[in-house]
Amino acid sequence: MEKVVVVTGANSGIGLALCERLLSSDSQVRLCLACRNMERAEAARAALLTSHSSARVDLLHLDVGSVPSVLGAAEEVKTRYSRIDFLYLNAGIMPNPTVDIRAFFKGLFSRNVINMFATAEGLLTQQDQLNSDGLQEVFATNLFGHFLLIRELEPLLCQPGHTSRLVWTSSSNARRSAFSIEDIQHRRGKEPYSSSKYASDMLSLALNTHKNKQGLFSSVICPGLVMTNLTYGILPSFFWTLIMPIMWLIRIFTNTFTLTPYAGAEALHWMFLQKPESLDPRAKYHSLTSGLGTNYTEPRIMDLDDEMTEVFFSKLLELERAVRRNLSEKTADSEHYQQYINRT
Ligand SMILES: NC(=O)C1=CN([C@@H]2O[C@H](COP(=O)(O)OP(=O)(O)OC[C@H]3O[C@@H](n4cnc5c(N)ncnc54)[C@H](OP(=O)(O)O)[C@@H]3O)[C@@H](O)[C@H]2O)C=CC1
Ligand SMILES: CC(C)=CCC[C@@H](C)[C@H]1CC[C@H]2C3=C(CC[C@]12C)[C@@]1(C)CCC(=O)[C@@H](C)[C@@H]1CC3
Repeated sequence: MEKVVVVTGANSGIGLALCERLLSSDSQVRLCLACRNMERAEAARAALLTSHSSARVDLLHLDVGSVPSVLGAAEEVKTRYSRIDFLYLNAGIMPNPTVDIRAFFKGLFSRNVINMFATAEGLLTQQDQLNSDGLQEVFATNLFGHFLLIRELEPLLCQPGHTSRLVWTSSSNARRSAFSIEDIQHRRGKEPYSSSKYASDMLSLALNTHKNKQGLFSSVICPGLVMTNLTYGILPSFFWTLIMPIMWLIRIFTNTFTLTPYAGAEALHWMFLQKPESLDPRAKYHSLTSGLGTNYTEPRIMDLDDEMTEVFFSKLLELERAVRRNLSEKTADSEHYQQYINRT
């Protein structure tokens, strides 16, 4: 039977590598590439069809960082498909990153060096901004847009007698100390990326608590450190070229340096092959690469607090109501405006 797989942020990096791997391993897959830039989406589709000429690859316009776009895309999905088997919540941004060079050299000569390379703890900050919906951009893109998409697609994701799966591309950079339940959008801090990824870990757990009975299962993965547009944006490109041999050397000593999008997509692809009942809702599944270059997936228990997770889930539902209210007021305003224009 055909398996409908929707992937957000599928036009490059880990998302595109996942699509390639899914088509190579299962001829029943019907892919839907959900992307904000249709030119890049077309190019990704063409690349996939070059190696899999008979594959079914659909495109969907989705800017996950924009509420109207998410609502429009969800409507489109509902007209196209009767159910969704897998929804990969993969699109993500890390805008204006800064590496703390002093902390890097300090960490390099400390006992924490392996953890520093695996998680970038204490190394990275970002500068966030408000988007057109009045939300913090990183939160809106990495988390809230995906949450709204799930909420809108519930009729396709929660069907009697059928199991649907959500897979979040989280990160080992997700840290509880970067997240504040009083400031879920991370308006005041300097680590919006870490905060948004920790938020996705919590949301996944909450979705399992609330939706497993309806046949919806959620998991989180970390792809490891992968060289993609996102990571190339962290340092100037000449610097990356310079340190590339060192990165491959580090890969021998730490299994979290997956480096290629193919290896980074390991856990995402592995998820596709697992029965949801066999997965631990409190675990993050890591793509890892051994010193000899073998890719594998390993679960690690996340640092989650049940009470905070539930409060966070209620806050998201509250924010969803506020966002919808705001949107319908705006629509009503523009209708009044249109009526006024028509009268004059
Ligand atoms: N690379 C790494 O080391 C790690 C990456 N991750 C996560 O992996 C995921 C994929 O990133 P990666 O492949 O590395 O980087 P890329 O930049 O290659 O991929 C990110 C994808 O997300 C898309 N995207 C960004 N913003 C939006 C938006 N508003 N609406 C729709 N699509 C959007 C991008 O589209 P466009 O081309 O239009 O920008 C792109 O297709 C992210 O969630 C990232 O946080 C996690 C841990 C490590
Ligand atoms: C000078 C050398 C040899 C390396 C550069 C150091 C950092 C730029 C690099 C070290 C750890 C990396 C890292 C990430 C980005 C680049 C580093 C900070 C991530 C934060 C990228 C995105 C993620 O989600 C994480 C899983 C990565 C963790 C490690």
